[in-house]
Amino acid sequence: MPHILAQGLTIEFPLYHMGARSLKKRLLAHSPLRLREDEANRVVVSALRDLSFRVEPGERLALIGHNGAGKTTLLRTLAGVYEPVGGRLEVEGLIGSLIDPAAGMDVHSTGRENIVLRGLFRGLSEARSEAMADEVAEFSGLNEFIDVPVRSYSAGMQVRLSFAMATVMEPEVLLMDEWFLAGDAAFMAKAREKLAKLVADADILVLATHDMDIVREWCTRVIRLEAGRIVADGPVEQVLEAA
Ligand SMILES: Nc1ncnc2c1ncn2[C@@H]1O[C@H](COP(=O)(O)OP(=O)(O)OP(=O)(O)O)[C@@H](O)[C@H]1O
Repeated sequence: MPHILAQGLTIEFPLYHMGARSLKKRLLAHSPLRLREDEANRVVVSALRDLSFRVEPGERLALIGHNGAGKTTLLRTLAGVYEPVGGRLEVEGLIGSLIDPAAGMDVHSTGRENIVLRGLFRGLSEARSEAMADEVAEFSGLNEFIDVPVRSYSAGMQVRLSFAMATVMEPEVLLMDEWFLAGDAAFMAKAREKLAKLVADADILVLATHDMDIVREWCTRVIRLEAGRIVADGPVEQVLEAA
């Protein structure tokens, strides 16, 4: 059964080029909650601190909080991009990630090759995977660019390709950063129906956003993060009204 379980989840990033002793001391004194010195005398940023939560099938979870609160870090950790330094994380189910445009793609391969690889990975036949690539080329508006290496795509083209690939993958756990909903108005107008289906078909949605209208439209539950900690977790109206 698809689910997410986090227990005491902690993520830290070491800050390099922090040689000057006085700068280090000043930084540590200034942000005692967010920065600490580790065993190797490096300054580390505590991006996520001791998060515990469980997400069940059917839940549509919004991650909200100010800039730097930890929303994107949590999404990336759920996607397997970052390894926790502490605690436990279980993500069960086929993950679809709309976080970083080219994440999970081989940028030296063409859009078509990336799609076919994904299809094969999902257990589809080569013929079906090829057919999917044609569908994506058409729907995404990439057309002949589908046969060009992804590294030469513009940011907008990468978004189109990742979105189209996600719809093809039919993920059980859909991880999404809000700017996927915002950018490229012409494309999103066309993609909205597909996006609604993608969300409806996924067992779990985790969406990081600053936009409370989007939260109300797409989500059933909210986790509010503040400086890397969970400060509220509950049904949408309950958490938003408490703010
Ligand atoms: N690769 C990294 N190296 C060092 N620090 C990082 C890295 N990624 C994130 N951080 C730090 O972790 C904290 C959380 O950042 P994150 O990007 O997750 O916040 P956010 O809530 O998504 O912010 P925003 O709303 O601005 O996108 C910040 O203090 C940030 O500086």
